Amino acid sequence: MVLLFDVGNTHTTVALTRNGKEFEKYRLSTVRYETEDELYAFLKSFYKEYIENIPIVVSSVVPSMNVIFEYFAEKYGNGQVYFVSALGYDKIKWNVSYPKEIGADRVADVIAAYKDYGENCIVIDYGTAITIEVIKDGSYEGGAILPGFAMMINALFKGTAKLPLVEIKPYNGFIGKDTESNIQIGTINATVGAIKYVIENIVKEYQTQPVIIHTGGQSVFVKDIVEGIVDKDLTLKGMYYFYEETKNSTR
Ligand SMILES: Nc1ncnc2c1ncn2[C@@H]1O[C@H](COP(=O)(O)OP(=O)(O)O)[C@@H](O)[C@H]1O
Ligand SMILES: CC(C)(COP(=O)(O)O)[C@@H](O)C(=O)NCCC(=O)O
Ligand SMILES: [K+]
Repeated sequence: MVLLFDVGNTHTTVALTRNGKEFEKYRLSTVRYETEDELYAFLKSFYKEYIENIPIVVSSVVPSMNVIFEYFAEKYGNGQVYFVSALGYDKIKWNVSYPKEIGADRVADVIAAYKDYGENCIVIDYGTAITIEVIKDGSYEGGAILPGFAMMINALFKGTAKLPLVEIKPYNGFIGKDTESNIQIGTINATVGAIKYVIENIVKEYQTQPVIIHTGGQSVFVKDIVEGIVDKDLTLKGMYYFYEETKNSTR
């Protein structure tokens, strides 16, 4: 058994797994816990089964949270904590300027895409930010970062006097007749258009048609309007693959 913690800027997804395929998942707001004891209390309210004295794997893009998991591993785990990073995984070529700076969630997405979908994939992860990963001939070639849907809606709300916060929902059309639909077109529909534009130009670099995979909490809003596979557990699977690879090599 292993406990996975996917720490994003909005949510922390915690998952208990024994095989890296089935996950007992719960979603916590990342700002809701500040200590290992608070985190443990949350987990004990969710999980009925024994979660103590097992290794933990952390994919964190919020560095200030990382120390919590060190303490958690010491006090409640078996002392082993694996932090996902590109430098810790040498089965993939990280063909970018600074592999160290790639977000851990992106590293996990790339590992899982490569292992589960092959050498030519494009991954889109819809979260606080939207990330695009390019895997070509088994090498990670880099990608792109866009503002997430909620961030776009929030930016219009915070940056103006009159625009409201609207529901994250693509509008069924491209000419809005009221403020809400105008905002939805300009944030959700337009962002999907931007992603399609970027992917269209990335695909030109490939000799073979890449597999397109969508993941992340907000992939739920686009699954009916983009082609490709939706794999909500991609990041968690990548974290488990990272753990499997690392536990055999270092410790
Ligand atoms: N069960 C859920 N409860 C609340 N929000 C959810 C749920 N499932 C998906 N979401 C969406 O997921 C978003 C967070 O996506 P996520 O990929 O976890 O972000 P990040 O990794 O950047 O923290 C939320 O803002 C919400 O729109
Ligand atoms: C782009 C991200 C903020 C996405 O994080 P999330 O939306 O999951 O909170 C994260 O992957 C990150 O902090 N990356 C570091 C910079 C980089 O990947 O180049
Ligand atoms: K993410």
